[in-house]
Parts: sequence; C-alpha cells; structure tokens
Amino acid sequence: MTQIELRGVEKFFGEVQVIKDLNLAVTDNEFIVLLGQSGCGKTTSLRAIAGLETIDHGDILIDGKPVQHMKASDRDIAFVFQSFSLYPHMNVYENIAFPLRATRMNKADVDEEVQTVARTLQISHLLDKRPSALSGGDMQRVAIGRALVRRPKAMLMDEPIGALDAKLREEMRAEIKRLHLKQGSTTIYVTHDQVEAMSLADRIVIMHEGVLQQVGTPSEVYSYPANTFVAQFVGSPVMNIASASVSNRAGKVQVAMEGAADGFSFPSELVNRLDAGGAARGDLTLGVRPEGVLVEHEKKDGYLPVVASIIEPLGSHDIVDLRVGSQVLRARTKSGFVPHAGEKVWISIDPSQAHFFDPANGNSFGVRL
Ligand SMILES: Nc1ncnc2c1ncn2[C@@H]1O[C@H](COP(=O)(O)OP(=O)(O)OP(=O)(O)O)[C@@H](O)[C@H]1O
Repeated sequence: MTQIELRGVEKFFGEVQVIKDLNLAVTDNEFIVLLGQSGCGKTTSLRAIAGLETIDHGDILIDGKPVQHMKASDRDIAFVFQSFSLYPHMNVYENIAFPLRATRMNKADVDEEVQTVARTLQISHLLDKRPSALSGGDMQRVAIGRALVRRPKAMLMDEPIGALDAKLREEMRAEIKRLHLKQGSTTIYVTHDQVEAMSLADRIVIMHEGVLQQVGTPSEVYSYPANTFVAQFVGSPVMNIASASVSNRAGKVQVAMEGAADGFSFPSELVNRLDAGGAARGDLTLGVRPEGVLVEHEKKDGYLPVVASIIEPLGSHDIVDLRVGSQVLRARTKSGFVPHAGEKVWISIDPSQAHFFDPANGNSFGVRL
C-alpha cells in the first residue's frame, strides 16, 4: 500500500516560481503520468517527491506521513532517469544486485531477487553482459530492474524511454504497462509525449507553467478538457480552437465562426445549456476535434460551402484544412475523400463533438450536447 499526496507544494529557483500550489493525491497502485511541455515543472515535481529537490512550501506525504524533511534515501522510492545511469564497470547482474548488496542481504536471497526481476523484464540472457554491450532498450530494462529489485514503495520515472527511437519507444511503452499490471506498484511517470501519457496512465496530470491544469483518466481529459490548453495538448492532430459567436434567431441556434457570413446549425438546447453553464450570450471559443468536422461533397441542410486548402494524406485517413471565414478548421476524412486542394466541399460540426470555452480565460463552460 503506497499513497502519495502533495498539498500546496511550491518551488522557486531564485525569483522564478516553477511549481505553483500543486495539490495531487496518488492512490495505491495507481499509474500517474505528469504531462506537459518542456519547462512546465514536471521533473522538479518528481524530484521533489523523491527528495532530490527541496520544496519551499507545502507538504509531501507518503502513506499519510510528511516526508518533505526526510532524506531521499529514507523515502524508499525508486527513480528511473532518462539517461540509463548504469555502472559501466559492472555487468547487468551486478548492476541489478547493487541496491540489495547495499542492504547487506545474503548472497542467496540477492540471487533469487535478481533472477526474479530479470525474468520479469526478460533480460535473464543479458545478466553477464556489460552495459556497453547493450542496446538502449535493454539498458533501460536493466535500469528499471535495478529500481524494482528492492521493492520500493513507489516508482518514479522521468522520461524513461525518451532517448529511444520511435519503434523501440512503442515496444517499451507496452512493456512498462505490462510490468505495471503485473507488479502493481504506485508509479509516477513524467513525459511530454501525450500518446505515451494516454497509453500508460490510469490518470494524467497536465501541467502548464508550474500550474496543474487538469487531472483525469485519459478519456476524461480527451473528452472533457478543462480548458483550451488541455484541449490542444491532448489528441493528435490537435483540437480546432476558433473564435465564434452563438445566436438564437427565431428558435434557430447558429454557431458562427469569426469572419464567416453564416453559422452552423445547432440544437436549440445549446443556448439553455450555455446559459446554465454561465456563458454570456454571444462570443465564445469553439473547440472541435478534426473528427467532429463533417465534410460532404453535396449541399446539405445546415452545411456551409468551403474550399479545401491543404490535404495531408496519412494512409488510414486524411487531414484536410478548410477555410471558414477568417479561420481554418482541420477535418479528418476518409483517404482521398477530398482529392485536391482547391476543391469546394460542404461542412458542418457534429454538435455532440463541440466544446465551448470562455474566451476571457480559456476555461471550459462544461457544456456538451
Ligand atoms: N536546478 C535548477 N536551477 C534553476 N532553474 C531550474 C533548475 N531546475 C529546473 N529549473 C527550471 O525550472 C523550470 C521547470 O523545470 P523542469 O525540469 O521541472 O521542467 P520539465 O517540465 O520537467 O521540463 P523538461 O521536460 O525540459 O525537463 C524550468 O524553467 C527550468 O529551467
């Protein structure tokens, strides 16, 4: 059982505040991913939990006990870095055994633990090799093995597969997930790669400029982004974000993008929901993922004529840029559906896939149809 909690954690480097009032409760066996752009404070947060960095304010609790004044070595937390940080003069067996030898465990028990971890990570055949003879993926397996072998209370991983090439990253991602399902240890994992975050996390913590933006399951942050930052950070290609206005004329609700003569038709309940969500009538920020932009060759009720400007063929589907008023919406279509740039098509927005944000602060009104 390991729970980790951060309460009002703040951290300054000189004058610069890099963590601002961070509150987070990680439950036992949970796989939490800290996600955000470079410099948003992910690594500093992780290092603070491990005790590798001090904090200026707040509490860090492990199993309910404040640990912010405790030495890193007393927190019983394992840390896996992006650089593999193995001892080059030791073979794989000795690297994995090292943390156990430091606890003066007897030789037979050390051997049993090392062999078990090696089997779990499928590196038994590498035990007598030196790190220099290993591939990047195997080096990281060994680093993870060395972290796991002493059965820490929690595993902290800082971009552990960031230095590997794309194919190997995908493989290692699956392995880390398998390992977590098998071992079930409380894990906090840092990455700037949203695909990695979505595929590994029980819950994702999205950070921006030292401020936590949203915590949720991958499907929660994808389907109900709390603000435009999260909306555009999670999902690929990114969600379209556009200035728009909502009008209600003669019982017909229209959502018009800035600069467009006409609007898209929306069910009339949208206005009631936006009112209930606290949105002022009129201008707002519309968000829609490319799969929520509907494209037809022929005129249909509620559709607007537009011209395709750029087509990106991606094999399984295309991404088509469509100019609407002064803005561009990106749509996901079947491959070849819009054959050429310059093609005139008709588009609408699937009301059930529309998001509405406050243009003043980017926060979601929490309204979905
Ligand atoms: N030891 C330090 N001294 C001064 N500033 C630091 C130190 N460590 C980090 N910073 C600054 O704190 C901010 C947050 O850094 P941090 O490494 O936590 O971000 P990150 O989101 O993990 O980014 P990255 O993915 O690039 O590591 C950055 O602006 C960074 O330059």
